[in-house]
Amino acid sequence: MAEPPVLLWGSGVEHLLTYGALMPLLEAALAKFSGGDTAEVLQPVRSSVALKKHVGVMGLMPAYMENDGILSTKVVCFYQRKPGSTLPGVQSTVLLLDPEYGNVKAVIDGEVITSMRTAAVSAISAKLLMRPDAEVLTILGTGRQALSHYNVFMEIFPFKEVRVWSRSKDNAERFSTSVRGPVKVYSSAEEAVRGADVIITVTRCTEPVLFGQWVKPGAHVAAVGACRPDYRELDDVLMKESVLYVDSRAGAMEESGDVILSGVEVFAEIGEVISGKKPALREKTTVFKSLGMGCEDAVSAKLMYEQWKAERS
Ligand SMILES: NC(=O)C1=CN([C@@H]2O[C@H](COP(=O)(O)OP(=O)(O)OC[C@H]3O[C@@H](n4cnc5c(N)ncnc54)[C@H](O)[C@@H]3O)[C@@H](O)[C@H]2O)C=CC1
Ligand SMILES: O=C(O)C1=NCCCC1
Repeated sequence: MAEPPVLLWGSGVEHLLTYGALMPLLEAALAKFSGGDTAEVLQPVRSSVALKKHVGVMGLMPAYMENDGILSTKVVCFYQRKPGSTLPGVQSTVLLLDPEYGNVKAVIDGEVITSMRTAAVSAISAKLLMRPDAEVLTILGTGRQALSHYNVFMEIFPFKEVRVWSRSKDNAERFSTSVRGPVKVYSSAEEAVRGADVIITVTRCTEPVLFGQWVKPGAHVAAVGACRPDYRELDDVLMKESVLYVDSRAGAMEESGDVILSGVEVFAEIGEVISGKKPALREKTTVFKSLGMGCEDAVSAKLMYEQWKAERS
């Protein structure tokens, strides 16, 4: 019988991941995914089960990286809104398995992995696609992803100004006092966005919150919410005036309302830019539509598990 899996859960595991260690692994995983060699990454599009009664979705996200010896799957439930609940709107668990025998090595709280790997992938998109002289960062939304995005963007880029908008100004004020650096709180999304060089959308909205008319030509948008075929965060004007990058073409065509309903063609996967197969058109207005991928969870889970083992030896 295999050893029982370890349980890596809660705030005690946060220190096991750092952006410095995670980002190169994610860059490599994105390039491998887009390279199309299934021995590098074998990953179907997320399979989704609608939880209609609860206005939510359960997604299953397996990935096998044969050459790296990583096998994992994430179960993630995400909800449009849960009035009165103090639980997060996105809850997930990652199982890390031994590909040789199929036993589970670790059961990992997906909160830290999902927050950090999503933000890190957005930061990779910005590193490749924003203008080198970018000064102003705007974040629309002030939840968990907003915080992880703030943290990694502040860690690696020298923005001179950070702006934040939320539907509730109180939430935006709370966000601004919870982070270390200065943040300008806006009560209008339009005012927060006008003149910004990089815009991150991390909301649970189902209708557009970001409009092309507001966006400065040449800006970079990392669009993280609206991960259902009928949800929107961005309007058609923005989608049509931008060059569109995605994490996965197949995922975008199946899951992204912004891509499907605008009818815009994907220019490249971000992994194709990393490997040099497609150009980074920094001078254009660019949108990176993120949906999240199993291979991102896989490399994060392996890193977390190895850090945990190293601490014990
Ligand atoms: N692309 C990816 O890999 C991932 C995407 N997500 C998505 O990112 C989004 C944010 O996730 P979390 O930060 O964990 O959620 P959260 O619940 O912690 O924060 C959501 C934010 O959206 C705001 N919001 C909710 N409804 C809105 C509306 N109608 N208009 C404007 N703002 C609204 C809330 O006030 C809050 O600031 C969600 O849509 C989630 O499904 C989450 C994880 C990974
Ligand atoms: O973990 C991910 O990947 C998610 N993608 C879409 C929305 C919720 C979580």
